[in-house]
Amino acid sequence: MRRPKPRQSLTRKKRRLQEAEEIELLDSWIEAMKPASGTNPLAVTPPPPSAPAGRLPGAGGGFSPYAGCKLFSQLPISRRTKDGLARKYTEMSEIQRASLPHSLCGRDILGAAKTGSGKTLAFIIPVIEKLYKARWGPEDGVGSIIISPTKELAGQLFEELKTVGKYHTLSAGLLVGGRKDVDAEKQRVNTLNILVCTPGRLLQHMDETPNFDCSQLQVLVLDEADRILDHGFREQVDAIISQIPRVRQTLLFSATQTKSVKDLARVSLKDPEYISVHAESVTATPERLKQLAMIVPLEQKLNMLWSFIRRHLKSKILVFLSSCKQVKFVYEAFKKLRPGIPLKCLHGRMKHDVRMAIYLEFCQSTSVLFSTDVASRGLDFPAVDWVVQVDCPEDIPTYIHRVGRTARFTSDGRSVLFLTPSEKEMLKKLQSAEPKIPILSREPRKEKLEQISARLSSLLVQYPEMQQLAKRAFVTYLKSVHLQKDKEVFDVTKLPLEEFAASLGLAITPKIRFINQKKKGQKVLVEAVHEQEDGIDDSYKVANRKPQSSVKLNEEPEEDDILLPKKTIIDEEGNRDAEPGTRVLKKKKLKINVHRPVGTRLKYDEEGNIMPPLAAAIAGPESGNAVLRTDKVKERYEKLRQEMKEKDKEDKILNRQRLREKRKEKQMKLKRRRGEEEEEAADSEDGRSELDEAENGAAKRSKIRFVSDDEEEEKGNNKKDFGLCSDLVSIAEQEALALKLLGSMHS
Ligand SMILES: Nc1ncnc2c1ncn2[C@@H]1O[C@H](COP(=O)(O)OP(=O)(O)OP(=O)(O)O)[C@@H](O)[C@H]1O
Repeated sequence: MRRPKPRQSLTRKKRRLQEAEEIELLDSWIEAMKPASGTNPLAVTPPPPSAPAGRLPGAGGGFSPYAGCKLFSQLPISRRTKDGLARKYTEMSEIQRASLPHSLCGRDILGAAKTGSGKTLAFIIPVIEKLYKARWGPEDGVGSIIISPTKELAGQLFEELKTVGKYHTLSAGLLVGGRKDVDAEKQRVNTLNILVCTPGRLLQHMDETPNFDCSQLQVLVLDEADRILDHGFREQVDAIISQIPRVRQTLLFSATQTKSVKDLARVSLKDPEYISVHAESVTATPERLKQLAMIVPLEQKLNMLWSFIRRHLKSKILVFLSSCKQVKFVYEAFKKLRPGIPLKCLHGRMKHDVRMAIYLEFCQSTSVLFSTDVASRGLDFPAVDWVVQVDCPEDIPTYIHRVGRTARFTSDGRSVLFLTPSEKEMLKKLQSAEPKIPILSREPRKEKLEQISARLSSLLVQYPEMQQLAKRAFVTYLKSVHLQKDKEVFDVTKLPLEEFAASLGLAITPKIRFINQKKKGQKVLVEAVHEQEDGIDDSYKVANRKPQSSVKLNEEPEEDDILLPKKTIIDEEGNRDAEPGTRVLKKKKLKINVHRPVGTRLKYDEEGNIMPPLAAAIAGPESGNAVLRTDKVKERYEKLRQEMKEKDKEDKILNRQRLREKRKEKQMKLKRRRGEEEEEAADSEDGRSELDEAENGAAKRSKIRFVSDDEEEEKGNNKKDFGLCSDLVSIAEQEALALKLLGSMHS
């Protein structure tokens, strides 16, 4: 039996007419009642929930106010969006109430609100509304780009977009790094209206997809904006910004918002609204979050973690460690020790589909998830009871984002931070932060600690691969401490190396590359031979070392160093060679004919024909002979380089123009065809409902849908060199704009 369909009797033409009427009404409503720039909608007394929304009855023809309202149904947004929202949401959160009245009338937003406060809807709704009101169709191409720092977060945003946009006919795609079938993605990317992506993947399309065009872009969103704008993504983001139109709406959101003038200038915000709903709040973290800190000696951390897990077997626990190697070791070791609760692990070196599967599993089950900071931002795991930070976060924003994985929206949550005695300074920093972070210091109850070092030692004997994992965990932890910027908190010289190694079950303290351990009586001189980083001392002493630390152990192979750049071999299928160090590479001896005159070496082209000598080519005809002169060569190279650059620039401009024209022509054609089809459809009363069309797959315009589901690692840094667009204003102008903005924020 056919289900009753809403709007069954509507023809497409009628529907489009209704849409046009709705859009006209929304535009007039927004225009008539928009809040003054710089005002805070939260300060407006909200209308009662029963108050009429939209055009008010009576001769005046006025509209209901929407700034200050509390319900989504009172906002000037389309019926389709309201229907999508109604599936899950009724009342707005503070950040939504404060930002939507401004963003719906097209203003740029710099939004800050605590973790778990609902920032996602605050940008998804204006994105959908803007494109709906512009009657965006497949032929119009990319209308909005939402950028997220991680693949999991991008996936989560995409899911939310699908929920809210369920009744719209816009198309959307998830573009995240390392996808194998990138070619298929390239075919489709231009038909998508909303792209949810990571910076690397977006840039890859901008660079490689021949007809990729975002010249019509309407809205740019940066979620976790401070992270996207920090140095980790600097090159990629600058390259992206240089390739999108300056006239657009820009929405930046984060729990720890950037206030750097330079950062804001880079995204060219136009008179943005600075919305910081919790700026006056007493705390920087959610009110329902209870936070503890404990001073735990490094060698007791695993005992403490194990004991903690054993005492919370019915809780969902998220554990943060500082490196992939530690995550791997702790996960594998604890799994073998069987604590009595399911364990999972998540880190950036896992394949994307595995990461996504683990993310989804952890959403659904009570278990312990060991993770690096890949899970620290944005991820909305439901009902996490505890966040345990075994390793100290690098700074206060990282702390705030990590603990923000619990106590989300209206839920309660608890967190505990383990600090080594030498990291006490972090506790002071957290306690004196503004706004406050209400963190209590607690003494660990030593008598309750379960000691697992002996069990770990026997595990390491039983499973040789565990030995390697333990050593790598040891080294990467020390390296992570060594490379931290905040030297007031992180001091590798104060760490008890042998006790730490023993706590991982290691019988002998591994010798590590960047610290040279030498015997000196009962004391061991530890010397940082690694190049000076951030002012770490060159040599220092650690008291009361046992002599065993001087025993030469297998040095850690290069690939252990996840914190330093690693040489990676990538095969033709894009797979990384995980063990470059295991290859035996013999250097071939080159024979040099010392008697051959310089510059007379023969070169061959691909077909085996002799090419003119390189020297002659470089030195040019004016040189008279083939002898290479370095200054001439340099000059010639420079000239060639310049010429190539110019040529490349011209080619790019021409190509873009050509593509744009082609695209416009195509768009016009498609639009004309669509109009004709609709006329025809309207004439022959087809009576099919919208739902029928969707079910039969007959709708001309595709629904919001997934594009990406099989990913590899996000390529952290794209090395492509993109020139800045000529239509960009100068950095000075942008900085002036940003200064103006900051001035207005404080006034
Ligand atoms: N108006 C609302 N009513 C009910 N639930 C909501 C509302 N808005 C958001 N939520 C829910 O609150 C949770 C947190 O929302 P969201 O992930 O958008 O927070 P966030 O502020 O982006 O957090 P973070 O800073 O950690 O990224 C989600 O589960 C979301 O579904």
